[in-house]
Amino acid sequence: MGSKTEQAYELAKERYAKMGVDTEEAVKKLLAVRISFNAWQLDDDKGFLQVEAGTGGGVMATGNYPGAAKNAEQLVQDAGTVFSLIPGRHKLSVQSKMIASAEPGIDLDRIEKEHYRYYVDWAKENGIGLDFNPSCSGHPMANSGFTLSSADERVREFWIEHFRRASEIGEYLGQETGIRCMTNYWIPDGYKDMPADMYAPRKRLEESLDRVFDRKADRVHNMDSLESKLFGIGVEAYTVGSHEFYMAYAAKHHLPVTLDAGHFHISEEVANKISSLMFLCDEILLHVTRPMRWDSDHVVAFDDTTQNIMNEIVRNEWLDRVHIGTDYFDASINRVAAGVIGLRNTQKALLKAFLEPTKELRTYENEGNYTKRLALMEEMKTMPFQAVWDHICEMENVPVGFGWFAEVERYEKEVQLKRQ
Ligand SMILES: C[C@H](O)[C@H](O)[C@@H](O)C(=O)CO
Ligand SMILES: [Mn+2]
Repeated sequence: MGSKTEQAYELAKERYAKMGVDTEEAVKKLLAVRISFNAWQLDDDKGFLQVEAGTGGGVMATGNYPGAAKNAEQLVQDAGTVFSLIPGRHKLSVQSKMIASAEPGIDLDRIEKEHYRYYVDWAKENGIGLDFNPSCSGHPMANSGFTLSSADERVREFWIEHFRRASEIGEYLGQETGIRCMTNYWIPDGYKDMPADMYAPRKRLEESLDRVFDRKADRVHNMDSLESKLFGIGVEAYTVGSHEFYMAYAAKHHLPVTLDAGHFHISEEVANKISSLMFLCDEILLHVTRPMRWDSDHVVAFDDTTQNIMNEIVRNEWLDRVHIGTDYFDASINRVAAGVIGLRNTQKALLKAFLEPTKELRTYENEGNYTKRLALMEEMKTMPFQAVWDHICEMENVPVGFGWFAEVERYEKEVQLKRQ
């Protein structure tokens, strides 16, 4: 007789089989998905540049829990711990300001591939993929609230140079690791109060992006993606890079857009946007996060919003076109624990989506039998999904259930709390 986990799994497997669901298939499918973990959960979105910090950017990690990563070595040590506590193989999404060989005076318009080699070596050693994004927040050249769409040519040129280099670095990360990189572009630009001209900044943004993307891109190793936002801190009235702006730009240039679950009006569901965007984009990137009342970037929960997103991807078999990344940063709790909680929840939602009898649900829907559709959807919610999840954790040699938390406590005591 196997372990208790295995016994529970065998029972669950039988129950799911009766509903027409093959749990073995679901397990295989889950383990094939690489989720991209946003490394800025580990350093409070500060980065390691040795240049003066700025105030611009419209995003902020709040809280002062001890133990944040202060350099690239600490960052990968923390990321490695997060990955050791979740099943599967994943990706780490690194920002340009997390420059690994931080030298005084090297600013974002001077970054080189070599500055990120440390991450490449670590990723290769650990079978991890890397994603990338240029960083605008917290930089003095973003203090005016504008970057690529600034009216000041000097500011624009600085960011164009940075974004061009970021795209090249993305290609380098993808080429070196052998796992295609997604390079995500988000800019904070906008006005606190009602502008008199909404068009001019968008025109400048278009021109700047054209300059960023005018070189021949290597789309085998890197794919650039554009992230919109409704508003940010200090940018309440108008954001230059709105959803419509990037949808139009992405369609024209055959680029993916990034859907951040916190970047829309709170009543809008990202899950509901995916199928429409599929008519426009070959691929999209997701920033899975938990917006509490606004773009608060709370740790991903195992909630309906996340579940709906995963259901939508799985039901349509879009895992090769929809790339799943997280985007949250909470500095009020242990940062490694935050990584584990958010990633495990993302995976749990994905697994639950794989355990759905989608074909039956769609048959009932097409027959107009909405009663049976609702009845089955609700029934599936309390199926023994956790037994399948525990089975995966045991199979993958990662702690089953809450067992992972003791590991984080040990790590906090032995590593994080000893940091200066
Ligand atoms: C650091 C990222 O670029 C940032 O979180 C962005 O993705 C975002 O969502 C800003 O609100
Ligand atoms: Mn985001």
